[in-house]
Amino acid sequence: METILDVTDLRKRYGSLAAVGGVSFTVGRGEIFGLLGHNGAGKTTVLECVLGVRTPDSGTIRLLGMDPREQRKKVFSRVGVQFQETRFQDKLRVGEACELAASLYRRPKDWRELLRHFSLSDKEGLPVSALSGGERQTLAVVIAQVHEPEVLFLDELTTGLDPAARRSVWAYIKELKAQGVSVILTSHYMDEVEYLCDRIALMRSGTLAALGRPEELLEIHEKKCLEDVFLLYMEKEMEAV
Ligand SMILES: Nc1ncnc2c1ncn2[C@@H]1O[C@H](COP(=O)(O)OP(=O)(O)OP(=O)(O)O)[C@@H](O)[C@H]1O
Repeated sequence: METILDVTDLRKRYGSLAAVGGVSFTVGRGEIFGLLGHNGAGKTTVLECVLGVRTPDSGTIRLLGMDPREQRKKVFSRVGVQFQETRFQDKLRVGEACELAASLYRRPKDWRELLRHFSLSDKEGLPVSALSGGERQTLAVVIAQVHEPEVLFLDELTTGLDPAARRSVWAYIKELKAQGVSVILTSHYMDEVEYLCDRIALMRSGTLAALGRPEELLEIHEKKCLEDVFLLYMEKEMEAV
């Protein structure tokens, strides 16, 4: 499998806090990779470094064969990003926000089709400020992939979504995978992770506590659900699989 992301010994401190203390992993093309961990474990910091929007103290990152800090424009033309609490200009209408995002790219997807897929068509004329939290979150997912990215970063993508909306996003992510898109996501919902992810990295206080396929981790620890594995690792010392 072609490697599309290679992170080696990534380190980042905020003052005296080692937010990321030597993290290494790879992601393959068409893989759904979950970056998990407790609140404050360092997941967002890793993603920000991977995307070149935060400068690591040390370590190497190759995303689609590029250094994301040196080739940010090229990287962003090929990856899609939905960050936690994506901010929109509130007065912008939903359709305008999509049009604006699409106008940045040469061959954007049909965003109206995407809005339909996520049941947002009837909101096209509304200002973004009128959307509910979950609808705004879904709009961020739409906008993240309007340019048909090869790699999609989704940070807590389904937080705030109702069960039907979550299922719809899950189905869409599986479709993207079938098309060869790689997805790197963070989530606190272990059912979601178990359903979606081919492999997961479990972060604990800035380091990787485990790396492997969900079923592999379940088997090794003789657990029935990933939430039990998660809780086990949050209590244990580092243990690579
Ligand atoms: N700009 C910053 N300045 C100082 N400390 C920061 C900064 N950004 C993050 N941190 C700290 O670094 C640690 C890791 O934060 P990060 O946001 O990467 O965690 P996370 O795993 O994404 O957490 P969550 O699941 O709660 O979103 C936390 O202790 C956080 O308080």
